[in-house]
Amino acid sequence: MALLPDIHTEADIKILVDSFYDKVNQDDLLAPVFNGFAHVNWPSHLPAMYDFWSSLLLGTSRYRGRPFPKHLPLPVDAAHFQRWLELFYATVHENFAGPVAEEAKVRALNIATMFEYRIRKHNSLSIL
Ligand code: HEM
Repeated sequence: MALLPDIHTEADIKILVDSFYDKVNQDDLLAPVFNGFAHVNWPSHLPAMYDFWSSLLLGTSRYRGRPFPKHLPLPVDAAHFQRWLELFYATVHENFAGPVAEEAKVRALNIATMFEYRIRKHNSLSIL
């Protein structure tokens, strides 16, 4: 088996993000949230995600947004975050191997866990 590269360049970030959202767009649970509910504008969302992952993994500080508020109104629960992580991990495993690839999975898990917790807390308070 050929050795997979680690994530080192902007081209690698683009492969990571593009391959991940290809999977998202074919997923029966997540595609309706991105396309049906949020009507995501892919030509602007994908470059935002290149900046986000480039900042986290290559230290470029290009991403200056606040991602959480965009997720709060979404109709998602733990199952959606579980699927998101499964697809993200699969994308990393198919394309990359090494310390930065491992870091990508840890970062994704931490952020997904925090988003899911904050959305669950917000939704449970709002029915009181
Ligand atoms: C259930 C899982 C998730 C769903 C359904 C989801 C969906 C979305 C949607 C609909 C947007 C808005 C796109 C737009 O601007 O129109 C978005 C933006 C974004 N998401 Fe997620 N997301 C999920 C999990 C995550 C996780 C775990 C991360 C980080 C590891 C993340 C990072 C981001 C970032 C950085 C943006 C861009 C915000 C900006 O434009 O500044 N998302 N997501």
